[in-house]
Amino acid sequence: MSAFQVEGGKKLKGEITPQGAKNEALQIISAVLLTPETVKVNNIPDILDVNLLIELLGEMGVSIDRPSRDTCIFKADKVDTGYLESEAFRQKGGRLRGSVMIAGPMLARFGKAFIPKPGGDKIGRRPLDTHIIGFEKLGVRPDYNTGDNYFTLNGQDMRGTYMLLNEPSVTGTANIVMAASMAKGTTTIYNAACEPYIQQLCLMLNRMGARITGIGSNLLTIEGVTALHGTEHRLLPDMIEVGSFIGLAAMTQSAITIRNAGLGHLGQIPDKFRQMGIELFLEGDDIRVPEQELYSIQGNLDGSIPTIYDHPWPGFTPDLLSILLVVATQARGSVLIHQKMFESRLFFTDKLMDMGAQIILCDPHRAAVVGLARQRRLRGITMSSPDIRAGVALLIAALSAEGRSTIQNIEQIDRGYQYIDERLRKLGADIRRVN
Ligand SMILES: CC(=O)N[C@H]1[C@@H](OP(=O)(O)OP(=O)(O)OC[C@H]2O[C@@H](n3ccc(=O)[nH]c3=O)[C@H](O)[C@@H]2O)O[C@H](CO)[C@@H](O)[C@@H]1O
Ligand SMILES: C=C(OP(=O)(O)O)C(=O)O
Repeated sequence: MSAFQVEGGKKLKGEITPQGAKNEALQIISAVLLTPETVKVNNIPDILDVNLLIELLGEMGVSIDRPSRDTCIFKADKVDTGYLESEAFRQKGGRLRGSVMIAGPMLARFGKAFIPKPGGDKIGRRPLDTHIIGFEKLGVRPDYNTGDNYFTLNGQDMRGTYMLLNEPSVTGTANIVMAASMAKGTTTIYNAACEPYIQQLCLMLNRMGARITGIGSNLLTIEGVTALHGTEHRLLPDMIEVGSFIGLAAMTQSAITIRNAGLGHLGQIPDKFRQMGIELFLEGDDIRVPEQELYSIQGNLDGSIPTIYDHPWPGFTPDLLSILLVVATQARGSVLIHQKMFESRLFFTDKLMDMGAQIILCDPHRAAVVGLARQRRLRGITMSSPDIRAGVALLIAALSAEGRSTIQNIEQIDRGYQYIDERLRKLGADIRRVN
């Protein structure tokens, strides 16, 4: 297993461009299964999870031409549906969350799908109820094999209907929209997820011939069509990387410009970092974070300690709470971080406490952070990355800390951040990948 060795305490400087969005890539690449025609996808991040999904499609018989690392041309004209019943699919599909979204397109096109117990971050229970109940409403018959935790889905005659989702699941909405795109009649999904990546998926499907309205809202209407066609699609900049780089600049007291940040699609992200007291300048499509000695958390209007919590879009994404938390450790002031969606995403705070941060883990969902206001630096330690975002939060802490840190299990970070060590070195970071 590889590790990062970091000599902390260096100010960084320069420009960095976010990769294409990981979580959009997983939806868009799954959607290429909806058509036998050619689909070209640009701005693909070269990261473990996305490469694994591309490999899975290849093993299903999809022809894939990758003229450069960030561009793929897919053609799903010969799909081996039998592959999905194989042990190889169970193993590989089980290694990433994104593989669940193969089900929607397979149902739409072939009337049959399989979902292995999905992988992804071990950050708490991640039920698939919304996906399965949505499919059932379309007329799909699910069969659950408790032995190996495997769903078989039969949906030869899917029909559109009205459904109110129990929660606005992101991958659940993507799956149901893709299945409904070729069901007979009209499907209405209320309480749909509406984040930018779902919007991007719906826009791409419409370019392929789907009829989806309500894009950007939580009420989607999908008129089923009989076939979808080829298209070209460009992925948005990864908003979680953008937020991670803002946090990195603040913690390391560095001047960093984030180029082509996709400012129209960041929702509350810039404002939440501003609430931590971080200065940001939005210039064209860039974010400039100036070198800042100290930042002060803004209290509530009545002066009380603020709570920052996650919420489905247009609320604040849970994927950036770990980054905000690490930033808070060196702020002036205090904040309560409330991770509502996932129940095991805050346990990495014990590593930050070992580094000298002042945090009270109140329960699995809430951590109170008392900022050190730069009175004391964090100190480098050896630690292991439990999930993608905690991994990057620990990396940011290590880059700001005094002395050497070693971060193990960096496969977690590599799942979501492209060539991160190389890109950080270009900003002046002292980081080495060791085996
Ligand atoms: C591959 C991918 O795209 N992964 C993202 C996707 O995962 P994913 O689609 O798996 O996440 P879901 O939206 O289904 O839900 C995430 C978790 O939050 C809970 N939940 C969800 C909605 C809600 O209103 N209340 C609630 O408690 C769910 O029960 C689940 O435990 O969306 C998550 C939520 O933005 C992100 O963290 C993941 O990075
Ligand atoms: C939780 C995440 O990813 P996944 O859903 O792929 O585990 C994430 O991207 O922060």
